Amino acid sequence: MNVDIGNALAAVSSPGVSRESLERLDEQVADAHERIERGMESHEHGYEALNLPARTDPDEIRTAVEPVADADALITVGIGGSALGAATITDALADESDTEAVYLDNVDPEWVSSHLERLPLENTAVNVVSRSGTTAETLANFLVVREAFEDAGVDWTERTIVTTGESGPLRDLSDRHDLPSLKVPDGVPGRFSALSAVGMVAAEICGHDLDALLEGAAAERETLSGSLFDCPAYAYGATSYALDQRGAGINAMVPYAESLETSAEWFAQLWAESLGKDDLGQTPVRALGVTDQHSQLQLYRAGPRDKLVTFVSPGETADRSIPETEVEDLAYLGDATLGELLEAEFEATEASLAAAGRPNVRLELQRVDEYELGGLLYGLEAACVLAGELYAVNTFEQPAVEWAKKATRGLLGGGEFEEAEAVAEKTELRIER
Ligand SMILES: O=P(O)(O)OC[C@H]1O[C@](O)(CO)[C@@H](O)[C@@H]1O
Repeated sequence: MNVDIGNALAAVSSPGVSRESLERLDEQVADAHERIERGMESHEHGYEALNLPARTDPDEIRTAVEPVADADALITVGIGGSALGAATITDALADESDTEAVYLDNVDPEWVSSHLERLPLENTAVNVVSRSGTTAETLANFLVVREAFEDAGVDWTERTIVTTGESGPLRDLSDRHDLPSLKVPDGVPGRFSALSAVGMVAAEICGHDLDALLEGAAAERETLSGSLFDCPAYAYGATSYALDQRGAGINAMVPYAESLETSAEWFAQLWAESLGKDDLGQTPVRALGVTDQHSQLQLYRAGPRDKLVTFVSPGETADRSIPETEVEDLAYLGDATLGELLEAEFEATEASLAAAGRPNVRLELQRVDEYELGGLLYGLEAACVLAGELYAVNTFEQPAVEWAKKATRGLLGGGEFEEAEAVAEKTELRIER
């Protein structure tokens, strides 16, 4: 990915970061890069994620997927990093695939039932993904999916592949039923695992090019250097961090392509769960261009000076002309294509924010294909790792999510959690119509 940080510099934005400040920050980037390189060389937890382009074996994935590779539909049962990386890839490339990819990453009963009632289960593969193998939503949804297959008279063991850790309930279940399975790589947190079996089993079942995904990621890996001025990923991570230090505590991720909408969801987990610690962190907002020019741009341009807007340009895309019109005021559209209109709106919105002193950064893909997606996923992961070094937080853990998990078990009777009951009772103030 290429990065244009020009509209984030103090000359055009407030809060903005000056070129001189970035040059001073570059010394910290050099130190951080050394720590990152050492972490990668020693396969340290978390840093190991940046080794995936060289570590992930696409042939191992292709072999494991073989029994279910011919599916007309794919249900991936997982949540967070066990679903969003895969969904980023298959949603972006959906037009290239004959397989419908569905992600059950919520336990909304009507939504889960609607998918199970309409999918052709006899020709549907099930991809169960959980690093821990204990995530309540994933196990609950898997049990519901398995029952639906049994009710439909379909042998679920012939349609299911599992990706999980070395041990745990899901590994036991996979072994008990002799299911095709892959291992979540050690040392790679879920939100950093898109370029492993976690993200690539779905891509393989949907017929996408795993080698190109990894080649694009490997090319991005080669850009990691000791200076943000030589490394797009570090430029983005350092600029985001520096802007947060100057008041831009919100980062709106705005891809200008429907095919990249899910990538903003994936980015939101990556950024929030990695950097949101010790009362620090930058709040990611999932948005979409051009659509959110008509819903959030007012706030971005005239609201509090607390945001960075990250635009993602999809690069070359197929196009479609806008027909001539008899409506005089709209005649200018008749000479354009939809792609030209989108590009003009993109540039106009960037300029609108810069003109109002609102920092924005452009991430640029050449096009939306496997190679470029691999580079985007890797580049944003590297940007996040660098930002974590600059924030001096533990980028790779997420202890704050455990309280609610324990409370859920307590409230369901799966274990005592008095604190949750106490909080639930105390914090009730119902205003009824
Ligand atoms: O892959 P698992 O272990 O099911 O975890 C799913 C997700 O839940 C989290 O652990 C947070 O609860 C994320 O970090 C992770 O991506």
